[in-house]
Amino acid sequence: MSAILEVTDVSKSFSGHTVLNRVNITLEAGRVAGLMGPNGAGKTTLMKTIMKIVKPDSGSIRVCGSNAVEAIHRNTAFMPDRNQLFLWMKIRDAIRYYEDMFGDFDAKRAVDLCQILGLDPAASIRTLSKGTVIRTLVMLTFSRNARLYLLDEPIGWFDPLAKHNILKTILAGINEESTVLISTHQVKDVEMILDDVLFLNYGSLILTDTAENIRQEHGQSIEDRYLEVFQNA
Ligand SMILES: Nc1ncnc2c1ncn2[C@@H]1O[C@H](COP(=O)(O)OP(=O)(O)OP(=O)(O)O)[C@@H](O)[C@H]1O
Repeated sequence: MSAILEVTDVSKSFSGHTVLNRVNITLEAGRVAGLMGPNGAGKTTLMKTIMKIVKPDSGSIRVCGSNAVEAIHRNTAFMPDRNQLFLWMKIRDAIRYYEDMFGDFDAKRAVDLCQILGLDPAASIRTLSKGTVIRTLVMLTFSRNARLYLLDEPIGWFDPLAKHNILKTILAGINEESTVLISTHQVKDVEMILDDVLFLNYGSLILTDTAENIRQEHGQSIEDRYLEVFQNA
């Protein structure tokens, strides 16, 4: 069986400034991977490149074995780091919109996730706080039965209980046929749900490892490993 996500030798520059430098990632099914690195490391650019929103200068992206944009969008539920929902909608309109857009959308799961994440379907998107917008995006993303979930900083804005509920949603959403790639600065918060760890620095992957290996071989938490690797980078 092929990997869910294959990023092969992907490079991208903006105006001569290298933002992604020969990035290689392979994620198998059933994994939760954390993409971590300082501000400006290239995390969002990498996610947009996977979604083909940004065109790489070189290299290739495959999701479930295909590099076709239609197949990538069909198989991938992408949660961007900012609100891309229409402000005039209520949350329930956004649910209907996603249901129309994506054949894999599960409206029943959307209702359940609204409850878990404390969302009122009658609330107007325009009036939502930043944190509630992100919770809405998490709800919409995980209401899809996608093979790959790409989440760009899904827990940065939250209080501990909301973080807990979001992480619970992520874990409940994954099965042996799907994979999650989370970009985040909240290393400590996500460490318990990660199988794979990717450290990105100035566009280069400077560490790719399993969470288990970091704990067992290095005897470190992911946060301690992050501090050590980036202090010496
Ligand atoms: N469309 C663009 N045009 C020019 N430069 C860009 C563009 N998009 C991103 N960049 C630059 O690419 C670099 C990486 O940005 P990116 O948003 O991918 O980083 P990030 O790791 O997600 O950062 P953060 O953690 O702050 O969200 C930055 O220097 C940014 O200014």
